[in-house]
Amino acid sequence: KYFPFNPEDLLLRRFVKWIYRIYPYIHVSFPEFTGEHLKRSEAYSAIESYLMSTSTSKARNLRAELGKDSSNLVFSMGYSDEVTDDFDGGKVRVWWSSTKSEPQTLRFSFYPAPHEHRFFKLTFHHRHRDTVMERYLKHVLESGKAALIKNRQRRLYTNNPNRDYDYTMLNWSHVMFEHPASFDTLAMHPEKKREIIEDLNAFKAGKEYYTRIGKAWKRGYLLYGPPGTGKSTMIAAIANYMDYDIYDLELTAVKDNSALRKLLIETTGKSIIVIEDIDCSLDLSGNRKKNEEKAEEEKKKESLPGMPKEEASKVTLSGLLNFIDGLWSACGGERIIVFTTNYVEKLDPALIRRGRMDKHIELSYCTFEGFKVFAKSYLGIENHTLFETIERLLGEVQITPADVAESLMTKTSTRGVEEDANACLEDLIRALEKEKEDAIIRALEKAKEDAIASKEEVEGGPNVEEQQNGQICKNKIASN
Ligand SMILES: Nc1ncnc2c1ncn2[C@@H]1O[C@H](COP(=O)(O)OP(=O)(O)OP(=O)(O)O)[C@@H](O)[C@H]1O
Ligand SMILES: [Mg+2]
Repeated sequence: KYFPFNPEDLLLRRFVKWIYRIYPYIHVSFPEFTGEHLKRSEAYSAIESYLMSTSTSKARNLRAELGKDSSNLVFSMGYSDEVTDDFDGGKVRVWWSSTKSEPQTLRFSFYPAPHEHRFFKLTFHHRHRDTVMERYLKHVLESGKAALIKNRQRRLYTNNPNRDYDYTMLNWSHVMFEHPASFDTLAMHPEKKREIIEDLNAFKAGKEYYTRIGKAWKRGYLLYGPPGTGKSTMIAAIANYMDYDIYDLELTAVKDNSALRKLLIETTGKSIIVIEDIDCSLDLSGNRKKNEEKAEEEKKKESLPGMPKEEASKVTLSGLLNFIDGLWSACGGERIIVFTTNYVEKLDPALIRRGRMDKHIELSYCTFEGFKVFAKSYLGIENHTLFETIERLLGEVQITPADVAESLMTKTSTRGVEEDANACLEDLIRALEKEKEDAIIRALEKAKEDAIASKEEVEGGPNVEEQQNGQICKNKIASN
């Protein structure tokens, strides 16, 4: 109380000064994972890309990876290497090294180590402490992030179904995403297309807006329509337009809700999370009777000797809803969540209410507007004498864009461009006329079936429609 300063402080300061005189360097380490290995640290990624762009001329131990468009190699600093970096016109010199610590498990094991702790270490003279902490690191993170966005090769991720046997412990595996789809070649009404593009633009520029209104920066799309109408193609087009990664989430391979949450946390910002055929992935109908029937079926299956017990996915509707708008979904930001389904009417209303799925986009059978997009991109024509016939036929029959695209693909390479166009258009007209005939036959058969079904219903027979839907789901899961 009587001293103007604390004697202990003085001693401490003296001690620190003395230490600095002997060893004047400060170390800062940046681990790859933060928060108990939940998420790759953004700082780590930014430093990695910063060092990639500045250090490769100095480092001697390099790692090589394929860069954007798989056309060039990108080099980065290898492990246990050290590079120097000068800042402030050469006044400040720092040293970066990349190291990984050995895991603390048995060292002699057959399998690769479960967790490697990788980190970057920054070393600098204590004299530059303020400059480094305040300006240099900011510069590194900013230019690193910019380089990251510029150089990034987009990825398509899928969740690993047999994670239990994968000793790298990765939940997502990825391939380079190189789908050529774009909005220009997407057959759709131009008005509708414009609306979607505007929505995407608003989302992309909306960071401040979302912060201001206190909502997580994400948007949900529901794409629905019959098979072959371009749902998956549109997802690829969105990814290309936004320059986002895609996470293709296979719900049937997710063990339970907590596994689902873990997968979500690992997704990065600027990405699209896709759940295809949501009606087939989960029994979301919430129909109790159906569940009871299923349980009984399963019991029967179990009692068969020698049959392997199939482990069913335990992801529930409430788990999925938490996934979409729970607290965790806000980690990372700038995400689009896309669901696709062939049967929008079968989905639980809770799943698709506005706010959760912000935009419902119907992809339907090919219209004349859609056909014109195909004609332009496939055949390079905007007008033709046969267009009138095609317009009339498209108004009469339901044909998917996938079928139209198939007819318009040139099959031989020996004809001239004009002959090609003629042949393709004639091909399409034939396909449309055949579809018209088939539709009539189908309608007749349906009427016949309906008559039988209504007769059976009176007598308490099976529900034909329910059986059919179930079969389509089963086929889809089998073909996946
Ligand atoms: N609207 C469209 N514009 C351009 N091409 C399309 C369109 N719809 C379908 N195609 C073509 O048809 C093929 C199948 O389309 P896609 O896989 O996108 O259908 P889908 O709606 O996802 O079907 P499913 O419900 O069976 O998954 C694609 O190769 C694509 O080239
Ligand atoms: Mg699809």
